[in-house]
Amino acid sequence: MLVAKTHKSGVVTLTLCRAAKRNALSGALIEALGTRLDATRDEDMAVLVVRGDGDRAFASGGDLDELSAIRTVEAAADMSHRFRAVLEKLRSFPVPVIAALNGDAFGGGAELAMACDLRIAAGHARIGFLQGKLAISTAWGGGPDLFAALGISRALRLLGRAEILSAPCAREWGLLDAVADDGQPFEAFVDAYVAGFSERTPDVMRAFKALAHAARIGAPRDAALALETKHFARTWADDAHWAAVEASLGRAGKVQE
Ligand SMILES: CC[C@H](C(=O)O)C(=O)SCCNC(=O)CCNC(=O)[C@H](O)C(C)(C)COP(=O)(O)OP(=O)(O)OC[C@H]1O[C@@H](n2cnc3c(N)ncnc32)[C@H](O)[C@@H]1OP(=O)(O)O
Repeated sequence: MLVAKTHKSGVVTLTLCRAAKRNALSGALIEALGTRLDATRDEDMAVLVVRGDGDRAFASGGDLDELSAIRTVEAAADMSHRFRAVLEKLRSFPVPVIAALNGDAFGGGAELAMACDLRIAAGHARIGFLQGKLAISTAWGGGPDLFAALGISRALRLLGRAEILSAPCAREWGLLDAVADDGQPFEAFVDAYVAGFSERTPDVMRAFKALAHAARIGAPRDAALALETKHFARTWADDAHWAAVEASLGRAGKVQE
């Protein structure tokens, strides 16, 4: 249901495996994601990648069959809290999380993508907050994420019109950071994009993610500055910094010769 792969490059990939159901987010799948995030958060990695299995959908949202059993306000609120708690684990995961949209991200699947820090996509992927079509609003934190990402007007347009954006359009709007070229194998596209991050040390990526999370939650500036100094001082004193300086000076030495 959920497959985790640790790559030598310091990248961990989690794959949602319910392709036959377009990776619909059942309670069991969401729970498996939460358990895996808890188990993985202290591992040495530069970035975490989340993707869907197959080439049709990243995640087609909550599992409509399963969710149809939820009928009361209280039960709906409970589900909202339980599922959102797992997406909060992505939002607060200690290193940057990249959503690799292998296909459509609809409804809760779009909310899952927004809970990640960056989003990249296959050229055929689409993203749509379809909740309004089902006469419901967003449930798992994706609404506030969308308003923060796009601003009031565009977010309200996507939600109110239940508009589906193509990958190129989503990139133009700033919802996606990169889109695979026509004919480019998706795995090669993801590997090339992630490689730029995996050259950094896990500590440096934890520092950058701490600042990103502080920004996402609107932390007061003095708290963010204190966080920055705490992480900077730790990375500055780390051996990795001095090894990099020596390598750089060594290169500079060659340049001076
Ligand atoms: C709290 C609610 C939650 C939220 O708002 O946070 C939500 O996400 S509500 C759900 C919002 N999502 C949708 O409305 C998308 C529904 N699915 C589709 O539009 C299509 O399935 C699509 C475009 C993702 C893929 O279309 P395609 O033609 O490639 O496949 P099929 O439609 O034939 O689907 C194949 C198979 O998967 C089952 N399926 C797909 N999505 C879901 C889903 N969200 N929940 C449960 N099952 C889903 C579909 O029923 C088919 O099953 P089969 O047994 O083969 O008939």
